[in-house]
Amino acid sequence: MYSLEVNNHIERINQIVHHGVMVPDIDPAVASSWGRCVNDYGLDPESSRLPPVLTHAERIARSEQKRVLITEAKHEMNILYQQLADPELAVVLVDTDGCILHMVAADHLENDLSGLGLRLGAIWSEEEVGTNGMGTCLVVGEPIAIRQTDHFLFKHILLTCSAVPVMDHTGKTIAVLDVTSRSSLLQQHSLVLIGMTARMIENRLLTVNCKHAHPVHFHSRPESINTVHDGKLMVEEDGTIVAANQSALFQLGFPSMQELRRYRFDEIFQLTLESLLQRSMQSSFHPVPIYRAGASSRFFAVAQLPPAGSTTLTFHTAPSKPASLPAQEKAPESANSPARTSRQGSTPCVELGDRFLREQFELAQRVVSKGVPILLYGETGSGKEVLSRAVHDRSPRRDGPFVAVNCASLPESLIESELFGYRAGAFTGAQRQGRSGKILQAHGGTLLLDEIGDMPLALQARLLRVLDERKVTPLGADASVDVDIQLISASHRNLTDLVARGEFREDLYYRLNGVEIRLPPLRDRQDKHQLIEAILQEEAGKPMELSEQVLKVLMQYVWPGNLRQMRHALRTMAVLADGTTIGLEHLPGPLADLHAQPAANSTAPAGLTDCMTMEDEHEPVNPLQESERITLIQLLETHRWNISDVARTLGVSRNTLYRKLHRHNITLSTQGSATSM
Ligand SMILES: Nc1ncnc2c1ncn2[C@@H]1O[C@H](COP(=O)(O)OP(=O)(O)OP(=O)(O)O)[C@@H](O)[C@H]1O
Repeated sequence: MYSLEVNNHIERINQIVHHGVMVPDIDPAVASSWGRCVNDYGLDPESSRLPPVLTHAERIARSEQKRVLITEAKHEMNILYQQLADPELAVVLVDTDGCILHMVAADHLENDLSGLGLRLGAIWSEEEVGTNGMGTCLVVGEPIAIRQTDHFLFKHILLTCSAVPVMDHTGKTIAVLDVTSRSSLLQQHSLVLIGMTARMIENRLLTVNCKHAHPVHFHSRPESINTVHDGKLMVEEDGTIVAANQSALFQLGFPSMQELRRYRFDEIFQLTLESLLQRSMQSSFHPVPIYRAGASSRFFAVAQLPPAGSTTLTFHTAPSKPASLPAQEKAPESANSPARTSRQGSTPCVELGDRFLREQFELAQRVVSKGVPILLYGETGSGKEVLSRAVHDRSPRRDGPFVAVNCASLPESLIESELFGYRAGAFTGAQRQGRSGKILQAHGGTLLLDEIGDMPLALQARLLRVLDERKVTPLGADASVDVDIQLISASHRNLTDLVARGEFREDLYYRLNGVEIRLPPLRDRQDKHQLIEAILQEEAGKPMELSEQVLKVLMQYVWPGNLRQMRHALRTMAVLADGTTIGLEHLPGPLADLHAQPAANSTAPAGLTDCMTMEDEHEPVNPLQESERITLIQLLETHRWNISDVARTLGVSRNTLYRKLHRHNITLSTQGSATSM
């Protein structure tokens, strides 16, 4: 049976490659790829050879080289994984050599894929492994789907891959984002989401790679600003356009970045960057109309301050120099000073309709004015960074920088240089001019150390020294530098548990814990309805309505990814809905499944992969059961959905734990682990 299938596969390839027969169900791009596999790379469809894998040292060097790409992609890949909500798929990022840089997948799938050689550091170029989503996408430079028997190697025919190139601002492919699945079903909606994710990664890279330029977002429809569809330009203070996304080139009708770069901002639009910045600030960063120079086309645009903060333009627009400005273009008063507005403008305001949260926020504000360190607890995506920024913006240090570092998203080898900085030539691969670390960058302002529980023990000792001595010594430097920071540490894990297990220093724990602030998970917030309305408005950029049934689903859902998950679900719905009403047909992944589940059935639906419970609104919930359910979810979060660890912590067998999860209607399937080099 097996050899019959192999023979059929080889026969199909031969028919096309050697006899030029066109088989109707074969995509011409796949046929060309098979031709390359045979004629150019000399591959054998029956081969069981695994792809080459980088050595440990090569992987470290590659991860340093691709650090920015990996860091920016990770965040979006996690969200995509949650949205696709299928435990049988993996989200994978490869570089232009086809080398796997980062992967998000459930543990069981990761193990299975590793047997096929699909793992970190492996090279999945077309040349090495034949026709496959990642490698073939790199060759054709376009989105591509490779379904099962489209693969060249017979051993890959159970896989289905969809891959989309990630491009830099010049339109050059710098990576491929791929979803590899063991299911033959490839939903159209998945392809749309992968494409959107690739665009989000590109936009993030644009910002971090041009930190000193002003982001300008524009579109012909104001509601499309700050969505994945808007045009984005990075503009220097003198009006030079240093980078643009693909949508910007398309909307302005430039074939390439080289062409666009010949013009200054004011030569393309009928106003200067400075003037657009003032108007944006006056309108609280709502889109303002601007016109294409020499044409009647109208766009809506918003200019922002550079992500790196400093700019002389902001001082030009400060209240001390308004004399030359037209009356309606005067800069806002000092309470709304540009630097402050930019920071607030880029983050959502904290919604304080929840009484518990309001009390916690007030407590944080009181202690921060006295310089007391804050330890902030909250589940992932519950808004720890947003709240920290809000606290900073209302603190005496509000005119200083706010610097956030996520200790969990940095490879262990990079945390030290990222936090403490290094002097020139401190180690191989270091930037020639050295780099000031995040601690020093936060001097005079606030430093948020997110996921502090993930900080390696050796670095905890160094951090403790900095907090005690208020001095930092960059790597490779002899002298230390004075530093003055307000510290906020955040964690979704209980630090006292980590202390008890010897994974976190007790002395550091007491040093960080001046006061403990708790951020409630979204499912427990009283202002869930207000949040849904506010975030939908922000994401859609225009008035949109939710149908009654959709609102009910959103209110019932448990939101394991909290506000982050809610924001992305609302963003997807706003994009998928053509009109102004969002209906059940626009619900993404797990939410659609929640709706599809018949109310009487208490078992989680097949394919429902996020952790969720589905309780009928009208059925009284036993408080004991409810608290057991919440405890289970929190433990799962704490242990990153590792069943063995949770079972061990509770002192029960895995089977007992599975039964409990089943009883509470908690399913595990999409809680994948993420790995990167
Ligand atoms: N009060 C809020 N109103 C609207 N959106 C919010 C609010 N708080 C957080 N968000 C959104 O939720 C997402 C996650 O927020 P944030 O990064 O602050 O969470 P976090 O708890 O720090 O996450 P992590 O645990 O992953 O570090 C962001 O997209 C943010 O825009």
